Amino acid sequence: MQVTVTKMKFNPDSDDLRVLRQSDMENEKFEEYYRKQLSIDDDDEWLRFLGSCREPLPSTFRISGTRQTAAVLTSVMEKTYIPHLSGVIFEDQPIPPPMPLQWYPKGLAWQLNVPKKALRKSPEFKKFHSFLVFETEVGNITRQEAVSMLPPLFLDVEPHHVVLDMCAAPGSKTSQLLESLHSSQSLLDSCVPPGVLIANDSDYKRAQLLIHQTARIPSPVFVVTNVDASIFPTLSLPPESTTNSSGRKVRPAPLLFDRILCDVPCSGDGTIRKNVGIWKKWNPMDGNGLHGLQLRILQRAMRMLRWGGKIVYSTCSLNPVENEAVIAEALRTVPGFELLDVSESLPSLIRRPGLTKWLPTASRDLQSYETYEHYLTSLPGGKGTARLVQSHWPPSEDLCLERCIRIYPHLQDTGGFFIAVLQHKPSTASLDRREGKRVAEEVEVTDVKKARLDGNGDVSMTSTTELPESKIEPPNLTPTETTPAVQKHTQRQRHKQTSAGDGGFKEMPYTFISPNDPTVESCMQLSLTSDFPSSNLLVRNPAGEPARSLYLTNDLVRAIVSANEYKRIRLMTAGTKIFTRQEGGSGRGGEDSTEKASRFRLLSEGLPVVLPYIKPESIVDANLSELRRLLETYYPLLSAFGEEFRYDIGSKLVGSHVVRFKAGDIDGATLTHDLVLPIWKSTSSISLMIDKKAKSALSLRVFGEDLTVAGRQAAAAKQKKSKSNEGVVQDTIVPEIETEGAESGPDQESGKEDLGLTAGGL
Ligand SMILES: C[S@@+](CC[C@H](N)C(=O)[O-])C[C@H]1O[C@@H](n2cnc3c(N)ncnc32)[C@H](O)[C@@H]1O
Repeated sequence: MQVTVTKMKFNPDSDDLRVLRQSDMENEKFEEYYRKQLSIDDDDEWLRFLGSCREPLPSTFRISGTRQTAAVLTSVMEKTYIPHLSGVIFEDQPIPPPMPLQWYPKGLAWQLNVPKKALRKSPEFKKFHSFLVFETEVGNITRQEAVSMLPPLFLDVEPHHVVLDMCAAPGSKTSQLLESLHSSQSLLDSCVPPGVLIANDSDYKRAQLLIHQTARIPSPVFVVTNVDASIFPTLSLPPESTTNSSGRKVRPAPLLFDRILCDVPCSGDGTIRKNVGIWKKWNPMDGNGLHGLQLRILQRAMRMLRWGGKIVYSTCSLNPVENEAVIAEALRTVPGFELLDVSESLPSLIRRPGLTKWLPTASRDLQSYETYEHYLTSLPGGKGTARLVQSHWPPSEDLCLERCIRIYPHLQDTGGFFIAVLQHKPSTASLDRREGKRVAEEVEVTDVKKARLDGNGDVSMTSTTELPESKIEPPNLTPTETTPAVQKHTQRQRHKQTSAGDGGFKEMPYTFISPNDPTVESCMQLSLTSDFPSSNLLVRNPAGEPARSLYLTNDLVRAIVSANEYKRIRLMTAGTKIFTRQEGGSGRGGEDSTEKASRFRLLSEGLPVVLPYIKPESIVDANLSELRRLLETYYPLLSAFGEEFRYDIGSKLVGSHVVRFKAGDIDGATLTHDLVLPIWKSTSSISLMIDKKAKSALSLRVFGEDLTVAGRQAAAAKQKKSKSNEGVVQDTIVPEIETEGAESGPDQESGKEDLGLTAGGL
């Protein structure tokens, strides 16, 4: 039997040049179903669509928008790598250089269509590969599918927004949202935006993954919860006082959101280029069962949005039942919303309009019915056995569904994707009591500047309404359910969540510590200015003591954490860790009498947040030679440094300090902008307190080689290995970096400590 084979080109998630059978990438039902649904009438275009679905996906990555290095890295891509990687021939094949994604703002996203083998073995691409690996490690570059970058762009998040990401794990879009919240950040401004991002996922393990993934963007405004998004609890803000002027009880104000992302669970057939297994497994009923959950999640989001706010609903499914059908039913059931016309946004993005007609299928054999009524009459067991609901079918009214966005693989060499942008219409008509209340709350709740610090540093929000308690309805707690079955499901889920919230939630409590606590005072040793928000420091342990780490939040996160029982909202994290207790000795110099007063040290990931509050005169200046010495040795002696630096640092107490390495050139090494990093000073030595990988990345970028102890050890080990394997081609070009700790001294945080290498650049 003759077998047709297709040589696949580079696929980032599997081995390159895989040989797949053509028959592995065929599915008659997929073709028949989508030929009917997608309104791709032109035969040529249909063949291009199918052809693209069989092509592997190019690799894409994003340069992080908030980091000061974004401009530097973009320029390195444009001025160094593009010219260097143009015209490369590998194994007789021309290899294209990286290309910017045309539609992504500021040229910050790139596409790479290079076989993995060429990336690792062609001399030209090897260095580029190292660059990508290291910059990814330190969080300056994020690998992300091109279409997955779209929803946050359409959500248009600004630093003052109150944002909810309902189904957030593993967190690639969450990272983008966080970057937008921090977008106005410059080192002159405070690095603490007034808004908040609550990222949620109902899967506990995935929520943990989300926390891990977003650790590269340390943010005091970041909160993670672990609840079913379809019954996301109403969050409260603390009332200014619990009674009003007439002595009646005042209920806390609900938190309404400015922006909500619903990147809902879906059948995922738009990822068929990456997940080739879909060709075999796909069946037309896949999307039908998800429609209800998708709808409930979107409806819940709509009920938590403030007037004028925006929701982006997205899936990586091509199926209209999971897309336009959900949007239509949500618009029909939750009044006051419209689909936004976003045809002018991202003009270079090639897209197709949303579908207005489709035909749901009621069986694996593609049995379909023109209307819901036809379907019901076809059921031998009667209405009660129906598995589809009315909302699987297109709506009878015009809801402008063509304003939705469909992205097909053949349009610009991406995955398939669906996006809809909904807006809560600013309305003058809704003057009923509840809406009046919403407006009152909205004006006060989202104006974070109104959060006041009282004498004790407690946050209070002027956001209460003085209605008799019996008249105040909770803000739309009950979603509009479509069927009794859906209602039952919702009740079951709520019950499950409540019981789990009481019993099975193992996270530590959150306790804000007093700004007068001696620990906070010891942290102020860094010469923090008096406007440092020390009342927003929290700890996480059963005793509520500053035992190990201090996390910083902003006023709004503090208000949310204070007003909501953490188990009820299954709060997994809030704010960012900025100080940690310095365990162990103080380096070669040993214990010092002053050390007890300075036991907490600044974490590198906390530096961007704390830097604006550090008095400039207390930052120690250093040059590239000093940086080199700190990278080459774990705990260089003070005597090894230049006189000026030695004098400056020598006059400081033992403990945590901040050093600014001045931009410049020394012996062929270049630092393009000032760089600010935390150090630990012992009596006779100092140490750079950044993660080992961050050290390697920094060394590679500034000195063109990995000068660190770990890097040198890894290079030596590699050389030894390649000698013993002479003749065998080495595959790994990035050195495995071994754990530090050969010498005694201040403990470096585990791999978790970041990496915010350049975030401290001035
Ligand atoms: C499409 S993925 C989200 C991808 C994510 N937004 C990103 O960009 O990395 C859908 C997520 O929804 C979560 N999920 C499934 N059902 C959920 C529910 N009822 N409530 C909240 N999250 C849910 C899944 O655990 C999964 O992580």
